[in-house]
Amino acid sequence: MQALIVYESMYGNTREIAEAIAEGVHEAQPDASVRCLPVAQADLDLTRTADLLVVGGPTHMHGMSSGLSRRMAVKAEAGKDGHREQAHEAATTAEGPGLRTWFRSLPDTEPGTHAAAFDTRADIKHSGGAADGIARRLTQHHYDLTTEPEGFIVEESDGPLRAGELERAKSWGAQLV
Ligand SMILES: Cc1cc2nc3c(=O)[nH]c(=O)nc-3n(C[C@H](O)[C@H](O)[C@H](O)COP(=O)(O)O)c2cc1C
Repeated sequence: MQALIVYESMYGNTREIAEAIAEGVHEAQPDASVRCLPVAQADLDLTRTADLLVVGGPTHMHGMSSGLSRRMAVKAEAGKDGHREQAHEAATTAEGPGLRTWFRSLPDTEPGTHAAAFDTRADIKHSGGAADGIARRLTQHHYDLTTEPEGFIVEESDGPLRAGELERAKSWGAQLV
């Protein structure tokens, strides 16, 4: 079994969730090959061999990130005291493709390939979520969603993740296989 987890992350929170999901998949299925990659490194050829594709990103403006929201995310972090790492990750992510671009070149899959979508989002009224848009795109490429899209909560826009979310992500990953 080959599992591929692809994520987009400006400040590192979605990356941490993706890594926890990968850990959960690995623990549930120790003989599986599990790869967890940022979208810029998620070569589309790797998707062809995956039996399970899990895709996640940050919620921006109620949905998936866009070129504009990614630039806003970089700007919001630049120059904040003590946030050098987040600012660096945001700038690096913004240089590469976002999930919207990546999905445009994703090949359709063979019927029966499993997939799941997740996002990170704030605990605010009308937060929206990127996971629904991700799930829709997976379905358009003929992936079979094994579970409902899931959101994981950040306390502030640039994190940290809410206590317990990494453990929840690990369990969510484990039930995908
Ligand atoms: C430009 C921008 C727009 C955002 N819009 C929303 C939003 O509509 N709803 C929400 O819940 N969170 C919103 N957020 C907060 C993000 O969801 C949060 O930054 C993200 O989950 C952090 O993940 P990351 O560290 O992987 O980038 C926004 C953040 C940015 C930078």
